Amino acid sequence: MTPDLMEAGARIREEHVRRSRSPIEGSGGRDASYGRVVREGEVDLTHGTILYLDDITVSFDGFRALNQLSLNIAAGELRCIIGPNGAGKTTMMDVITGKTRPDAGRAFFGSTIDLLRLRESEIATIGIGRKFQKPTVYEHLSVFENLELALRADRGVRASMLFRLSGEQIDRIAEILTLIHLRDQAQRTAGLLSHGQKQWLEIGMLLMQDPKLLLLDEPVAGMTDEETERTAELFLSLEGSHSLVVVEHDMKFIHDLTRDNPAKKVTVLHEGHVLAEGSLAQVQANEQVVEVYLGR
Ligand SMILES: Nc1ncnc2c1ncn2[C@@H]1O[C@H](COP(=O)(O)OP(=O)(O)OP(=O)(O)O)[C@@H](O)[C@H]1O
Repeated sequence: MTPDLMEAGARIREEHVRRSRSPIEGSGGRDASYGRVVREGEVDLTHGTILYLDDITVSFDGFRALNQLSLNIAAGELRCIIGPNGAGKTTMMDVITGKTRPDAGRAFFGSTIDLLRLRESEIATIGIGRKFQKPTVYEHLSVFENLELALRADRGVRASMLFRLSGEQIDRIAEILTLIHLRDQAQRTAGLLSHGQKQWLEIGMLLMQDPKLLLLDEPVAGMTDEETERTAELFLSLEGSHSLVVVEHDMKFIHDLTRDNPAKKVTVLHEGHVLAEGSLAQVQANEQVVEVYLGR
């Protein structure tokens, strides 16, 4: 990586941070396509909603893992989801990504894309990126190569072999390296990174695909306090230009993610449905939430 590239990455990041700090208009971020004319193949955000789950029920042998779950995520929103073990958080992500088919309900990406009509492999290509709890990076490749590979992921074998990075793509990798705090580690073998750095690298690989919606399952589990704080900064810098659904048990992290806007919504899941939704202060003061989750 040349110093020019590094500078370009730093410039792009400044622009990213500047844009993400600009006030959110209406229910969608300024960069979240709200109010724009929708082109073919683009997710339709004209109603300001990126994810709409309505009355979703999932049963496993008669047990309702999701029980008439309804959830709306606005374009550009960062939504934290908390709840006790077994509340249905992972099952909800599985429904959104097509891994699990609900028995009943509706699920839309934007206003027009019916997620229940798409296969899991199709959903992976329409702008929904999912990060599982355990990092899955290519340990023997460098950080840069991991990001490069993420660019090739949606190409066929032959196209992938002929693939050469364009200047624009190199700039994009530089931008992501800066965002995920790995600019100085670009040539390092991924296997040598700390657990937190591997998590960031995997998030960077997702970002290479430029997803509109990011689903993040316990992203700071196992991270140091400093890594956790940096992860909160990273997510806050993505808010507005991306929509994020963050499932987490770490309440300090939830606090960090909502500190910039005390009205930011937090959703509490319990027994497969929404037990409470509101600002962090509101859900923390909710007696039922304290009883089933926070007070334990
Ligand atoms: N494939 C399955 N077969 C049977 N039961 C399942 C299956 N998947 C999930 N469940 C059950 O559904 C309920 C919800 O599970 P889920 O993993 O979605 O909860 P969660 O909120 O993600 O929990 P955690 O915080 O522990 O990850 C649990 O009681 C779980 O045992």
